Amino acid sequence: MSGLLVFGRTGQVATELARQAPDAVFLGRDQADLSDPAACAAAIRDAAPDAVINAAAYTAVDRAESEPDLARAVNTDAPVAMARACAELGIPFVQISTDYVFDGSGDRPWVESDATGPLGVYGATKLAAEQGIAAAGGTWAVLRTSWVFSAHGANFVKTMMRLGGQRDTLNVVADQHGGPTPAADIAAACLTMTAALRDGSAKGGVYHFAGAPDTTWAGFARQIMAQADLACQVGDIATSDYPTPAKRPGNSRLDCTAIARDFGISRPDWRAALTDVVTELQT
Ligand SMILES: NC(=O)C1=CN([C@@H]2O[C@H](COP(=O)(O)OP(=O)(O)OC[C@H]3O[C@@H](n4cnc5c(N)ncnc54)[C@H](OP(=O)(O)O)[C@@H]3O)[C@@H](O)[C@H]2O)C=CC1
Ligand SMILES: Cc1cn([C@H]2C[C@H](O)[C@@H](COP(=O)(O)OP(=O)(O)O[C@H]3O[C@@H](C)C(=O)[C@@H](O)[C@H]3O)O2)c(=O)[nH]c1=O
Ligand SMILES: [Mg+2]
Repeated sequence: MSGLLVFGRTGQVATELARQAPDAVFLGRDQADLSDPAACAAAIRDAAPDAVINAAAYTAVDRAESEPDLARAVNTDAPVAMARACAELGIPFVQISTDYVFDGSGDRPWVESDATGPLGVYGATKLAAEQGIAAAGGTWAVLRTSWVFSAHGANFVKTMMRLGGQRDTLNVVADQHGGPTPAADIAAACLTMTAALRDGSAKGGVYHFAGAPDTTWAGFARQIMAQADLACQVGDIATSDYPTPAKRPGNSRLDCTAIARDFGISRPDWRAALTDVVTELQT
């Protein structure tokens, strides 16, 4: 896709966007630091693109608890500044958000109109971005996704493969439920949504998108060990047995009906994508 500007270059989704949209312009931290929102808006005006995707974020969930100001600048103020600059230029803006905007209650998959209630700083800063983008007055879409994995960057698959190679057993939380999502499919979804906003065939809004089937972190870990051919036994533990600075939602299931209806995008099977990621990591 030409005329596309992407914030982020080295992250999981940015790397997959670069594979799928090699003609786009990618701004890394050295070209646009999201801790400087005004610089991000200026970068959009300078590049004069015909669409913008933000694939950069402060994603260290636990560290955000002790760095709330930086997390808010990067995750809220910068994307809102981007959305306002896009609104002024009359071009679409696509942002990626998270299951961590929800409080994790119940066991029903969340729909887009459900009440939010973030449990930590990361989720709160991502939610505030959604609200500021919607208020910016332009053409926009927010893709809420969950449990992103790929062969690049830091993610749960790489952590499990590293620990699984070092240990005979590993305890993993089995009471947090959600859908692992391949970064490659998120990149593809962002490009489809950007094109639809650009040609006017969709009007945008908030959309849920996650891999299927829903599982738990322990279930995900067992599938990783099996596919990577690691003998490490995964034991089920409760969230209370794995204390962390940030609280995480017990129910992260995302209902993905709306994105299928409005964009023809269906949930990818994360187990098949995991095969490709494990292969890429092992070769
Ligand atoms: N990872 C996950 O499990 C999930 C992610 N998301 C969302 O998806 C999107 C993409 O996430 P993902 O690809 O996993 O992210 P990664 O953590 O893989 O990458 C984050 C990217 O943001 C960049 N970045 C961080 N801080 C700054 C800064 N101050 N200035 C400029 N760039 C910065 C990083 O650059 P550098 O390499 O220089 O640090 C990196 O390129 C984000 O919006 C995230 O919130 C949603 C649900 C789950
Ligand atoms: C390493 C490890 C983690 N865990 C637990 C902690 C946590 O509940 C779960 C996953 O650990 P992580 O640190 O990968 O989780 P986390 O960084 O919170 O992952 C989240 O990142 C942000 C950016 C998102 O937007 C979310 O969708 C989600 O992907 O597994 C264990 O139970 N045992 C272990 O050995
Ligand atoms: Mg993490």
